[in-house]
Amino acid sequence: MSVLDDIIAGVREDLGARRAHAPLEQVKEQALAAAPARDAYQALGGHADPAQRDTTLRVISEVKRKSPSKGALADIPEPAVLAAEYQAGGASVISVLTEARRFGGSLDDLDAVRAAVQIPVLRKDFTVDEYQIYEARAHGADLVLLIVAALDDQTLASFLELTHDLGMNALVETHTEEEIARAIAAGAKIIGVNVRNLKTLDVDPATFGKLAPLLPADAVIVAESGVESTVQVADYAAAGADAILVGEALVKHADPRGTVAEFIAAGTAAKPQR
Ligand SMILES: O=P(O)(O)OC[C@@H](O)[C@@H](O)c1c[nH]c2ccccc12
Repeated sequence: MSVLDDIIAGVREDLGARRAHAPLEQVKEQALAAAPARDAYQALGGHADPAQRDTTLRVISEVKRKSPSKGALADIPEPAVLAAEYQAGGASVISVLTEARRFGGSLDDLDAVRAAVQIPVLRKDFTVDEYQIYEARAHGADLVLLIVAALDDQTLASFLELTHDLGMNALVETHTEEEIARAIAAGAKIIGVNVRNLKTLDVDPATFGKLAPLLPADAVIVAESGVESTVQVADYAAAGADAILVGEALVKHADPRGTVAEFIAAGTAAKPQR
């Protein structure tokens, strides 16, 4: 069993427990009653006319306590405080891991962050059931994560449609040329390239530069994982990233606010000018 399969098995088990507590119909009602979702595509600089885009590098800052590859990263007793720091540093979106077993996250973290910031919030989980998409909306998320490697074409397209019907956006995560083609065919507008190999969990930032040219001009392109310094941020920006998704480097830094601001400045300076 791959790491991804293993994580998803745990996610399904935890989901079963929540569903027994709150049936889908109830969560649907809560999702429809929630305050409208914020437009993350726009917040990340997306524009239907690519010529209208600016050249600011956006940062998606992640609340991440631990990971399968690195183990414990940071305690984060108050996710709301960290998220407010990210926002003050200029982050465009906050990503909140809600997977419990491997990443130490929860829907409580999502609630706390949602209440603390005005910018869009991404519910970062392994989405394998429509229940999780309604649940994300019910908890005020504006974006969900859809990992192409975990979904067949039909499921990916239907989850994307449901996400859009609920007024949200999806960050559609890819790792390979083939997954990028599938993301585009499904209608993804925010496409992430995760440079972490799902089988070995190794990070290879060079993957981004190889895959970025395959992405459409009207999509928002997100480089995910492996940002340790402004040098890497500049590399991703120069290679075509519109945004970067950063976890570890921010949660471990004593000054997350200043680090977000530094990453934005370094990335924006390196982005190709029009
Ligand atoms: O901590 P890093 O190396 O900055 O990585 C952040 C992010 O890319 C990573 O957390 C991530 C990318 N895709 C995921 C899917 C599930 C869980 C986590 C992830």
